[in-house]
Amino acid sequence: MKTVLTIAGTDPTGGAGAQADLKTFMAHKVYGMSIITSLVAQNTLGVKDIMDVTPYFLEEQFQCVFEDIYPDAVKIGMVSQPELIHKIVEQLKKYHAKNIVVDPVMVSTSGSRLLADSALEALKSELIPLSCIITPNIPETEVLVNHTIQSKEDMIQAAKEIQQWYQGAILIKGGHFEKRADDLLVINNEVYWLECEHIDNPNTHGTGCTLSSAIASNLALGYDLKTSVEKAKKYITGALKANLNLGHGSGPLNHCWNL
Ligand SMILES: Nc1ncnc2c1ncn2[C@@H]1O[C@H](COP(=O)(O)OP(=O)(O)O)[C@@H](O)[C@H]1O
Ligand SMILES: Cc1ncc(COP(=O)(O)OP(=O)(O)O)c(N)n1
Repeated sequence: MKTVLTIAGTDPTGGAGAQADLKTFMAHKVYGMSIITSLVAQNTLGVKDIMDVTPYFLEEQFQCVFEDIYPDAVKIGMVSQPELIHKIVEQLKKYHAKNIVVDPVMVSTSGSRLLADSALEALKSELIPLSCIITPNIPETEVLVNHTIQSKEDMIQAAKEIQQWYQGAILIKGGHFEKRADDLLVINNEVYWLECEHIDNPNTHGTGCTLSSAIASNLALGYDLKTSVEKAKKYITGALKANLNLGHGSGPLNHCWNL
């Protein structure tokens, strides 16, 4: 069985973070593992509180995973502090981790900051360069390029700007636009649009976590990068269309719609 690791924060209601990632791994029939960066008290209504682990405890978790069950792919989500990013980078290099997908989580849909301002530089200059693909949403892309994005042309321009300091693939997710959910994929200067109508479902908690985990699962299964992203887009679209309705806010996805 192929193995995939998530390095992420938690969601006790299971919609986002490591819990959503593990469900996604299961739905792809890969063996899922998790290194926890932060305990996050959150639900479908928002984030109440965050408790980060220490760099030392992160290292212990890395040792447990990498010296026992080596992952075929790694997805990285919420890492809020620069010290934790430094430690993750050190450990990924130490263990020669491969197929690294970075979802540069910055703010939850409910509006809570999940990345400290002081961590942005480490994210850009240390963690992102280790990845084969990054998956920012529109607000995250705006932070990465330092200007607003209002159209598909702006998305292409932003990808070009990011390519000046990052040579891996870029998936800019279009889920924050109102009418369409078209994602822009750039691999080796080739531009692809993954098009989708805007699905009328208010329950979108954890879409970004789920999409990046699906990409990592597909990479572990041996698909090339483009195919991995295309398959992941189909998976997230199905999970949204399955119309689960749980919780009192923006609810979680139906991760097992395909089983
Ligand atoms: N209402 C929607 N209809 C169809 N696809 C959506 C919708 N909302 C999000 N998506 C898709 O879900 C994925 C995650 O996108 P997005 O919500 O922008 O990321 P994040 O959760 O990181 O903010 C993307 O593929 C996006 O196009
Ligand atoms: C622990 C944790 N990680 C990431 C997020 C953000 O999830 P995402 O899939 O980007 O989108 P929303 O859940 O904010 O809709 C999170 N909330 N918690």
